Amino acid sequence: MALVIENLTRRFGATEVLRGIDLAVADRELVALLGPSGSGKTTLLKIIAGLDWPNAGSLTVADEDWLARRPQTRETGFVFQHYALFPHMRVRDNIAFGLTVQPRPRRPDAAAITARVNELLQFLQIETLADRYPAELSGGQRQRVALGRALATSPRILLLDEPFGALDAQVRRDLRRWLRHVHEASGTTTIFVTHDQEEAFELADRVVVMGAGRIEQIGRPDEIYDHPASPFVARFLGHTVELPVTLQAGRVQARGLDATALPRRALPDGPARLFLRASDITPVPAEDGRYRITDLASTGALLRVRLTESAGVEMDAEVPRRTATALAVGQAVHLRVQAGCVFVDPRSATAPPARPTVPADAPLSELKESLP
Ligand SMILES: Nc1ncnc2c1ncn2[C@@H]1O[C@H](COP(=O)(O)OP(=O)(O)OP(=O)(O)O)[C@@H](O)[C@H]1O
Repeated sequence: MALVIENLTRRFGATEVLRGIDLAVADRELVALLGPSGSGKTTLLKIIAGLDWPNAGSLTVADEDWLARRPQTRETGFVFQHYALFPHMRVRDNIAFGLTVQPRPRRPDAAAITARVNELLQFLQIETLADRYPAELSGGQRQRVALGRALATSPRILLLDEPFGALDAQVRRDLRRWLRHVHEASGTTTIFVTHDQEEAFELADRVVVMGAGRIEQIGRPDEIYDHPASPFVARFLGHTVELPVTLQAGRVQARGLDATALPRRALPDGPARLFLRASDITPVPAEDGRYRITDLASTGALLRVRLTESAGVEMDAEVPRRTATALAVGQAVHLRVQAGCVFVDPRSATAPPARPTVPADAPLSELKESLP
C-alpha cells in the first residue's frame, strides 16, 4: 500500500471534524474523496499534505510514519480549486518553481530543470502556453499549469482539492478525461476531493464517500452506485424517493408497488425503507392504481412524471419519453421498480434483535434458514 491511514481523528475545539478515518490507498491508484460540504474531505487532504495535524491516529506512506515528516519533505504535490499561480512568472517558470526552491543538495541544475519543464509541458499538452503569464490563460489552462507545477518534483502522492470546481461544466468534463489520461501515463498515486458525484465516478478507481467526518463507504464506482451501504450514501447518490415498505421472506412489499424485479434481501421481516432513483420507477396504468399522475413534463429525452399517492406523498418518476406515450395526467397507476436499495427502518431498531443475515446473493435454502 502506498498510503495507510488508521483511526485518524481531528477536532477543532469541541467539533470532531474527522472521527476515526481508516483508509488504504494502493500505489498508482486514483481515489476520489466524495462527500457534501463540511464532511471533512479537505481536512483529510491537508493532514496528508502536512498542512494540518490530527489529534490521534496514524498515517504511513510505504510503511514510513508520514506524520513525523515535515510538510516540505512529504513529497506531495497539491492543486487547489483556486491555485494561485505566480502572476509575474511565465508558465514555464511557474512549473519550474518547485524545483528551483529545493534545498541545494537535491536541487537539479538549470539544464535539468529546463529539461523537466519541457517534458511536462509536452506531457500535459500545454507547450504553446509556455511563455504566457497566468493572466493570459483560461481557467482550465491555469489548472493544467497548476498540475504541471505540482508534478514537477515527481511527488509520490498527488493531492487535488476540487481542482476543477470553479470551471464550467464542459471544461470540467474535458479536464476530467485529460486528468485520467495524465494519471494513467504518470502513475502517480492520486487523491482527489470533489463533491461532484459524476466527477468522482468518471475519474476514480475507487470512491470514498464521506459524511460528517466518517467514511460511509469505500468501493469501485459501480459498486457504490448499485449498492449504497447506508441511507446516507443512497440519498447522497440521488435516491431521492423513499418509501415505507415491508420485508417478508426477503421480498419488498408495499401497496401499489410491484417490486418483484428486485433481488431478495437477506434482511429480517418487518418495516423497511426502499430508496429509489426517479429513473428506477415505471408508472403502469391500472384502474385501482394507488398513485395518480398529477403532472407530466418533457426534458427532451425523458418524461418527468409527477406522482401523488392517496395519502399525499409525492414523487417523480423519469421514463424515456418515446416509450411513455400512454401516460396522461389524472391517470391512476401502480409503480413497477427495476432497481432500488432497502434498509431496515431505523424506527424498528428497538424491535427484537435482527436475525442473522446471509449474503444478498445466497441460495434460497440459505436464505430460508435465516428466516423464521
Ligand atoms: N481551521 C479550522 N477551524 C475550525 N473549524 C474548521 C477548520 N477547518 C475546517 N473546519 C471545519 O471542519 C469541517 C470540515 O471542513 P472541511 O473543509 O474539511 O470539509 P469539506 O468536506 O472539505 O467541505 P467543502 O466541500 O465545503 O470544502 C467544517 O465544518 C469546517 O467548518
